[in-house]
Amino acid sequence: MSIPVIDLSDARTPGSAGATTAAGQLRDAALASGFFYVTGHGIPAEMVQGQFDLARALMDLPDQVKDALSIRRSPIMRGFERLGEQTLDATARPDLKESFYCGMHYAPDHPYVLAGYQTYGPNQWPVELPDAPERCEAYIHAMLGLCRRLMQLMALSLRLPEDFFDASSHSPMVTLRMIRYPAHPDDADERTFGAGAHTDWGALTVLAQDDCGGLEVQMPDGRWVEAAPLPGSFVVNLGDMIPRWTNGLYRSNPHRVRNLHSAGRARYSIPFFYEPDYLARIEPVPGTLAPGETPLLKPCTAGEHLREMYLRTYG
Ligand SMILES: O=C(O)CCC(=O)C(=O)O
Ligand SMILES: [Fe+2]
Repeated sequence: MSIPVIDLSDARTPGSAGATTAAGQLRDAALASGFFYVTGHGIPAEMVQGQFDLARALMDLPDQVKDALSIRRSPIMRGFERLGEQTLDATARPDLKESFYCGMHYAPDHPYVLAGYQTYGPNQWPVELPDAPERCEAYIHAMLGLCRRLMQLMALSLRLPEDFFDASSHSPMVTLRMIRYPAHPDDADERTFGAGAHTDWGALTVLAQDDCGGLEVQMPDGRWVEAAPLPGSFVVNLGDMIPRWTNGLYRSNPHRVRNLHSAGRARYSIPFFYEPDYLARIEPVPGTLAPGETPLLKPCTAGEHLREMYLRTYG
């Protein structure tokens, strides 16, 4: 079993000719590993390249800038995460990666910002890179458009109206992360990872990766398969919110990173995490729960779900 490629060229807008086919492919992927590549997504290559250039520039900033803008100084975890600061797999060593987190701009008087909800609020930008906010905001909007479309295809794949999830996406929780993984160290052991095995927490993750490789996905039979770089594609995976939303029908599979094949180069990747509105109810959608059946996972709001997950790996 490998990770399928879904070409969105003919499925990009509601009602488009290729939507049914793409939705069927999405269903197959979601029932298997919860991972697939997308091509024909319409996001310009230059935009993605620009985002990698920015990721490099961010990671090349001096330590004192990174520390001054640490995620520890942000109540909503925006800014720099240093090497070893996160341990995605509690049985492994701390992750050999560093990253920068930012999110979509919400006005200070947005009700969710005023309420102090997790992920809604100010970013921490380094003054050294003045075009970073604008560049990230543009990239986030492009990714958000893609995720909204993927949620429509997911709705079709569940035999629901195409717009079923639209209402849960007015003020979504979105996080953009730019990651650098140093080369896998010579003294690494079996507990050494760039990112330890984990499942993602939200609804969808859309990942741009460079040409280093190193992302591995666990298949339902337990085997680890590499999600090798495919030029022009994004790797999409379902997060833990989707099993909750489909009563365990669709999967969010473990994955991990080891920067093993890059001949000593640092690996860069840019995951975009899409989650619906903080207050969206995450409970089995129609057709995934038999009458009288109890949901496998307790229904909750998207905000409650995400909060639980953050506490798990950052303490
Ligand atoms: O860098 C990658 O390829 C994957 C990153 C990842 O899994 C994550 O940030 O959740
Ligand atoms: Fe992940």
